[in-house]
Amino acid sequence: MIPLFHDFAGETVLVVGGGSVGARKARRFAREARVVVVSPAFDARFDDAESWGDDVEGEGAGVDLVRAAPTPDSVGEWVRRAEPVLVVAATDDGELNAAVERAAREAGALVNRTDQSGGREAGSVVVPATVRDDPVTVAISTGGGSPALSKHLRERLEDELAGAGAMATLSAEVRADLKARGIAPERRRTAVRAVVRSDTVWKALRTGDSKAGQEAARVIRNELDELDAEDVGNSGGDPSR
Ligand SMILES: C[C@@]1(CC(=O)O)c2cc3[nH]c(cc4nc(cc5[nH]c(cc(n2)[C@H]1CCC(=O)O)[C@@](C)(CC(=O)O)[C@@H]5CCC(=O)O)C(CC(=O)O)=C4CCC(=O)O)c(CCC(=O)O)c3CC(=O)O
Ligand SMILES: NC(=O)C1=CN([C@@H]2O[C@H](COP(=O)(O)OP(=O)(O)OC[C@H]3O[C@@H](n4cnc5c(N)ncnc54)[C@H](O)[C@@H]3O)[C@@H](O)[C@H]2O)C=CC1
Repeated sequence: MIPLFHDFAGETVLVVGGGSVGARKARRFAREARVVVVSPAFDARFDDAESWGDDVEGEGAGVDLVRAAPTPDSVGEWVRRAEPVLVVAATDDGELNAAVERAAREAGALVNRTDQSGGREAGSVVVPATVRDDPVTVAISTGGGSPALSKHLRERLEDELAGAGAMATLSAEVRADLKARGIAPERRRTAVRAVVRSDTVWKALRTGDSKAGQEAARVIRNELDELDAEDVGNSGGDPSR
């Protein structure tokens, strides 16, 4: 399986089955997508569904809970009506989940079977464990075989990635600034690499120190000065560069 990051803004995700698993998947996609959950009963985890996605920049499009019990014969109609980009089969009925999968495929939608490992059917996707420090996202999958391991690795990576979101924002600014100053691409690359590798910048970002920007500027000056010194040494060249 090959990981991709998909933008669900403006898209619909249909979740069939309102149990604990349906709730977990619905909540995840509600960050961006409009989520429709169809189920004869809803787990208590749906109690605060109205607020899902509210804490996200740009906000999710909301969750519609539809109380109904589609059958293998009627589920195709539900899929056609919702026009989803992704269908999640999350009921406790394997036959119904299989029918959901067929209907999704016929409608040209992606399908996530929550009751199967592997996901080797055409158009099937697995939902990875995710570490998020916006705008940085890390997704972990075991190819479907060991979700408990995905979860464990996610927990371990959470500490490791502390500050990565702030580093992404800062280094993007640094990059844009160097571009605006007309610094040549290979010099820019060296400077940006030095910033993302700098222990002092990471430390400042992790402790919320407002000096991270100044520290990054210092790293860049050092790096560009070193490049200039090398250029001068190599060519006896133009010290004004
Ligand atoms: C194939 C996949 C399809 C999909 O759902 O997309 C799938 C399938 C199944 N999961 C099962 C069980 C469990 N799933 C979890 C947890 C998570 N499961 C997630 C994803 C995936 N689960 C996809 C593969 C991902 C990969 O490639 O690694 C995570 C990562 C993402 C998410 O769901 O949000 C989320 C952790 C989120 C986090 O915390 O970060 C736990 C752990 C726990 O609960 O503590 C258990 C119990 C322990 C165990 O069984 O391992 C069962 C058996 C059900 C049964 O026995 O009845 C099946 C079906 C089967 O195996 O046949
Ligand atoms: N992928 C994953 O991460 C995990 C998957 N599972 C698997 O996922 C499935 C669901 O697990 P849970 O949510 O814990 O089960 P659950 O029993 O809590 O939920 C099942 C839901 O399906 C609904 N349902 C029943 N008939 C329906 C119909 N005709 N149409 C629509 N919805 C219907 C029920 O009302 C219930 O809300 C199980 O098959 C389980 O083996 C379990 C744990 C983790």
